[in-house]
Amino acid sequence: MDTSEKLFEQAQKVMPGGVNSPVRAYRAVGMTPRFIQSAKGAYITDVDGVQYIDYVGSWGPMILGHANPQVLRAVEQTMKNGLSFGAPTERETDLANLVVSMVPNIEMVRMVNSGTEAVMSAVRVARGATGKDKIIKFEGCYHGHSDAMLVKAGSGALTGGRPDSAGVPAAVAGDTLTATYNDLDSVERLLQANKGQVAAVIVEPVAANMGVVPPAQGFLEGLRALCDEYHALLIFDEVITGFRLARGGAQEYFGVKADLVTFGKIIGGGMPVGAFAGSRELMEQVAPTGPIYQAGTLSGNPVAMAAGITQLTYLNDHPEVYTKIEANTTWLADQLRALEDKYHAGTTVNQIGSLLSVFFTEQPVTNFAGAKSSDVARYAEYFRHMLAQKIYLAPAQFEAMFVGNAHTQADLDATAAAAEKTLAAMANA
Ligand SMILES: Cc1ncc(COP(=O)(O)O)c(C=O)c1O
Ligand SMILES: N[C@H](C=O)CCC(=O)O
Repeated sequence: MDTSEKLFEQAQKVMPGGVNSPVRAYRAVGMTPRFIQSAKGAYITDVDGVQYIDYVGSWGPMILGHANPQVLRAVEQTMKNGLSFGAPTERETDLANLVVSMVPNIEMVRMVNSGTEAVMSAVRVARGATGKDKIIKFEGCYHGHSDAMLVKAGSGALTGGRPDSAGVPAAVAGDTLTATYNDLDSVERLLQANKGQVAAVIVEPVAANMGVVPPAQGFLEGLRALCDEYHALLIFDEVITGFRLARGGAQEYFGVKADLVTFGKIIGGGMPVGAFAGSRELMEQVAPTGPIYQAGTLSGNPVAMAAGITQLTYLNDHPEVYTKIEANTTWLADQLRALEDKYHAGTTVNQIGSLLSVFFTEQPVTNFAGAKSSDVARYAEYFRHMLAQKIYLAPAQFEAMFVGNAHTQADLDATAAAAEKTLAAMANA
């Protein structure tokens, strides 16, 4: 038994599945999760001292790499003054100002503690502001684990085979309608059949929780037009894409305006932060200025704000980060596609910006059905081979690979070499 195995055995006695978030349990890849000791830059080191090139990046926040010295310094300095006050601090305004200055079409921001909370609150704002109850989401998109969003959900819910969770009242789930990603007709049919009842359409502008599925040309623009026509709000869930695709997220990258935007991950620099944002008109309907209640004891935590401000300031001042990480990810995707041409292991590679997925299916993956056609057992095999070669990938087919600013060309070369060894072996098996 290695140390991770010993720790996992103990963890399972006191935590469901031994983890605090299901996808970490490695069930989909039939292994024991690596317990992590430390991380620095592009590398993560487990409790047995094995160092991996990390493409999970804490599921997205570590866009500048782990233990970024500037972020750590900001955290250290801030925490000396106390960890939490439950009262306003200047840093909350600083981070809100930064977010408003970076992201198009938003005027006000409310900080929360996670992406789940951000989405749950944005959905409430949409319902409160429109006076309508129904929400349209897309099959295979994941928006955190609030009741209304655990309907045909992606990520761990999909991997675990439970896209519709137990414990969600039928009455709640009944107000969540599901459409097909990249299929505007499926959205229009729902809007037509539920005329006057749909508060919002919520979308991951790049679906990244059924693996990475970029929006087809015109899809996001079409959603905007449909929302305008049927008087529904458009919510971009930018928990993954926010500050990753571009400084202004998907709205900037695709040039499409959303009414409400949700953030998580990068906005906290690795600390637990989420946020939802929109126009002054919508956001002033949130308590205490408006009737839509939303609150949080630890929301706007000073240490978390300091980490977020530092990370976002760096990204804002260094737009070249985006050019570099997109170019690096495109390079890696090209390598992986060339390996498919050479070895015919049966993969399809999707990539956009610094997000990438290798699907073990030969059909194009443009929606949930395409993603589901993947052979998850083959993904698990790929994952195990890659891990053995010290490449740390998401332990499930229906997740993204995150490339960050700390990855060097040498890291990418090593990753492509490991993939070649793996795919060659799998093709010949
Ligand atoms: C697009 C999207 N929305 C919402 C969430 C929920 O965020 P959190 O896990 O911080 O609650 C996630 C990730 O988990 C996500 O990828
Ligand atoms: N896909 C999720 C986030 O984007 C994975 C993180 C988690 O649920 O633990």
